[in-house]
Amino acid sequence: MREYLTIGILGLGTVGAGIPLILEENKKKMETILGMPIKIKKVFVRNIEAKQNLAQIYGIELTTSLEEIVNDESIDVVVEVMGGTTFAKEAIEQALRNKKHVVTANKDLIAQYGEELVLLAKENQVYLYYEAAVAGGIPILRTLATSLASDDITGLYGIINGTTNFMLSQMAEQELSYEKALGKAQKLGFAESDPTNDVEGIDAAYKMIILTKFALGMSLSLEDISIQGISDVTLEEIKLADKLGYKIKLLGALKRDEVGVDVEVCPIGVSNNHPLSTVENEMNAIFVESTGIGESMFYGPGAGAKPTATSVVSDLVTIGKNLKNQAKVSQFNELSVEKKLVDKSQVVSKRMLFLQSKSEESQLKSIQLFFEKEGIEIRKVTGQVENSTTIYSIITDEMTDFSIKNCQDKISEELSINVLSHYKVL
Ligand SMILES: NC(=O)C1=CN([C@@H]2O[C@H](COP(=O)(O)OP(=O)(O)OC[C@H]3O[C@@H](n4cnc5c(N)ncnc54)[C@H](OP(=O)(O)O)[C@@H]3O)[C@@H](O)[C@H]2O)C=CC1
Ligand SMILES: N[C@@H](CC=O)C(=O)O
Ligand code: NA
Repeated sequence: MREYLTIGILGLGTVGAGIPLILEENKKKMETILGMPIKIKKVFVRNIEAKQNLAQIYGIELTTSLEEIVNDESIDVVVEVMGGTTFAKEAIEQALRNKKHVVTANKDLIAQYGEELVLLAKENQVYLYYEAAVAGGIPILRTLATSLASDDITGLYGIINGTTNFMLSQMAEQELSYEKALGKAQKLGFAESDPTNDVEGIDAAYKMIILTKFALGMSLSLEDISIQGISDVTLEEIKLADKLGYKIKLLGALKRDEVGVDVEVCPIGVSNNHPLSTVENEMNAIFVESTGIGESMFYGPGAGAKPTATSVVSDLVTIGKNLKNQAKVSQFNELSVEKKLVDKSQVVSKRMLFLQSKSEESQLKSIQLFFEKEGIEIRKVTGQVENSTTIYSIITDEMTDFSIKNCQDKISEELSINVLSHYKVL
């Protein structure tokens, strides 16, 4: 019988600092489940001085030597919460080769190198878990791998980046500028150390790669996903969408049919009647369409120290339980299916368009006639006069990317009306 589940932590930033806190707060419960405490042996940091205060609060020992953790025979599990894909990858590989189980929150790494790391974990008969990597505190990966294993997933739509959802909420509710909203998200610990990946949709795309693997078993790479971030979304558009009864959200969208799968990340108009429209600030949600359950949604905080550390520790408890029960080592996700992508030019979506005519006189009739002639149904339209121009906001039926581009050119030629911008609609 083991006395402890002994862990070594790499990194003591937002998530790293949350781990001793969760271990302390929920100590009794986890000891009951595991029959042993979880003990932090050492934490690897770059600068001991800078982390001394934290170390004192939790009574943890710090080191600047990676080897002191990955080569320590008494350490069962290495927890990687540094981020990045170079040093973190090397550290995880060393730990796996030394037959240590690994828990990480690093989606960049798992999305890009997950296949080879899982292979290495298998070769060394150890666990590699990463629940915190997708949607912070929501136990979505475990749910897909276990509870939804009996279901056939046909669609998955996720608000899976806390930073951008927080920014869009703050822009809409508080009328904060894009820069102020980003600064606030960074201060609260939601953003990556370099927030480019958050705002440009890359972070959400990494998470979609992992979600697609768990939902369908297909291994995608970034090149398979069309990606657009939120840096072009304006407060004006958010307000116009609101008047139509829509919110603009950065979504990861997976659609599957008999031919294959299409995955994209982009700002999408979500109707106020859809449950995803209620997800605000750093909250995340994953809306799943499947043939068995039908529709289900998994909701919770997608970023922040405590929720993310709770997911990290849930992986530790799972590993500890398996070790206690002397279970045969299996990997987090066992589903693997050949990749089949649909032709993106054939994918259709409803659209939200914002048009501007240089006249105060209503051109609603000619706009309606135009779309009728193109064979596209208009589902909703509003017009408002602004500084001697009229802005029209329109929701259309499903269109391909080609047909929206075509309409954009024609409407400008035939009606002298500018298409200011357009978004897909869920
Ligand atoms: N923040 C969040 O809400 C979430 C984060 N994640 C993921 O968790 C991981 C950690 O994120 P987060 O805690 O926010 O990041 P932080 O930047 O807050 O913390 C990272 C820590 O790791 C340390 N570190 C980085 N590189 C090295 C290195 N080469 N050697 C030693 N120490 C190093 C940093 O040290 P120093 O202080 O010296 O810079 C810092 O203390 C990332 O993979 C992130 O994507 C996942 C879900 C949610
Ligand atoms: N930067 C990420 C952190 C969690 O993965 C986010 O904002 O969602
Ligand atoms: Na999660």
